[in-house]
Amino acid sequence: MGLGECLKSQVLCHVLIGYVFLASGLLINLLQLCTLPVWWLNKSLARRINCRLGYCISSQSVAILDWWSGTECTLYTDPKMYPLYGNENGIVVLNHQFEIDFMCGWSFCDRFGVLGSAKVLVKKELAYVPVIGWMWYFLEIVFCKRKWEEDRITVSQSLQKLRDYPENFWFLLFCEGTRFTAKKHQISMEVAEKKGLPKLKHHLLPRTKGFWLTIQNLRGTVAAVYDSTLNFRNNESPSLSGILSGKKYHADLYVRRIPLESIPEGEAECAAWLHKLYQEKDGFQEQYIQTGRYPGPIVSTPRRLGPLINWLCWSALVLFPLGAFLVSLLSSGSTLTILASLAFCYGASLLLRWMIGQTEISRSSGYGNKVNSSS
Ligand SMILES: CC/C=C\C/C=C\C/C=C\C/C=C\C/C=C\C/C=C\CCC(=O)SCCNC(=O)CCNC(=O)[C@H](O)C(C)(C)COP(=O)(O)OP(=O)(O)OC[C@H]1O[C@@H](n2cnc3c(N)ncnc32)[C@H](O)[C@@H]1OP(=O)(O)O
Ligand SMILES: CCCCCCCCCCCCCCCC(=O)OC[C@@H](O)COP(=O)(O)O
Repeated sequence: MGLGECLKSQVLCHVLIGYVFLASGLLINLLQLCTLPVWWLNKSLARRINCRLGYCISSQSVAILDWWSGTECTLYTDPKMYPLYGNENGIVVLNHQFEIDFMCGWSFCDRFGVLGSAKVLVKKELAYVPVIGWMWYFLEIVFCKRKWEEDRITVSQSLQKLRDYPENFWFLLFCEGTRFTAKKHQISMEVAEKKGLPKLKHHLLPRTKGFWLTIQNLRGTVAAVYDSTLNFRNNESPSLSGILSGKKYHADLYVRRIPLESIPEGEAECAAWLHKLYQEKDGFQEQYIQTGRYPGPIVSTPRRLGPLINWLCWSALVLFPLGAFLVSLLSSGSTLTILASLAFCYGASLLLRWMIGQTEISRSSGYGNKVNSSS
């Protein structure tokens, strides 16, 4: 093990990374709160400022992925489509099988200059996660309860608000609605059988209503659907803990650009279209497992320096006061202050542990563990 690898596996490094993320993230959340008056004066300016502030948070996780762990993200796509990526609004449809898929998604957003404005249809539970969940309020992320009766109104309203968004954005949709587990797969395939749909081997049966609603509300605003299929080399199961320990993974992403005009408007037709798309995605995934490649050429999208510089700047900003505080704490010698500080650190580490737990599939929700119906 080299010096770098040894350093990356040290708990102290993870504690410091966690501290930088929490301290800078909460500070940025506070700055986002301060932009509230700007919303009333100049909505477009407020949105642009929040894109930059959001970038300061999400690019930290990109820095950890791209620079700390050195994970490589390879893009398979049609080179003719490449110039469009980042220069138009897109709906990204991604498989939901890996604990760090959102980090890889963010990394690609950064490479195409849309990280600050990236959007997602996200479960409401994540809105309460400090730093990231709070940041999402100001970025106008669309929350859902995964209860169609409520979501059909609220999701629709949130999507409508994106129609005059001042920056190009990608709207990420995990149509499977939850992360892949053997049990959820088995149940969703029972649903597929009842609906007379072909079985999928590598995906859960997609939930079609959210996709239809998104297409309906963003038609005229979004140019295309980016059908994206992600996998990792060597059958790896990447985790955030692995990334923090400096483990390097190899992500491969296959992206097809599908013009929005080619997607049917009616609900039933749109649902059938999405089911067919997932059957194709299943084929791509099978091909990847058999051959280690997706169809189509590889297009070079190098990691960018922006996330690293941002991370180093925020680290310097919050680590210096920490150092100064520790020196004054130790020189003061007050047992009570030292104990209070230790208790505070313990609380912060529990919070961080809980946040990391949100990414773990072993702690995933019960959604999809039984058949539910919507009217
Ligand atoms: C060039 C590079 C390109 C790309 C780069 C890649 C990506 C970068 C892009 C952006 C990055 C941005 C941000 C990333 C950051 C962080 C994101 C992190 C994660 C958050 C993600 C989540 O939270 S996922 C969970 C939330 N999202 C969803 O659920 C979306 C999908 N769901 C839906 O659309 C649903 O329809 C719904 C939520 C709108 C409503 O759900 P509900 O359950 O109430 O209703 P449904 O209608 O879906 O359910 C009933 C129907 O489903 C059938 N059914 C019942 N049981 C099952 C079952 N077990 N499995 C499958 N289907 C089932 C039932 O029969 C009903 O059928 P109908 O025929 O009546 O529809
Ligand atoms: C910079 C490193 C510092 C470390 C701290 C990072 C903390 C990350 C905070 C949590 C971010 C939450 C994103 C989780 C994304 C996710 O994958 O959610 C799962 C949902 O789709 C589906 O949920 P489920 O039904 O439970 O499968």
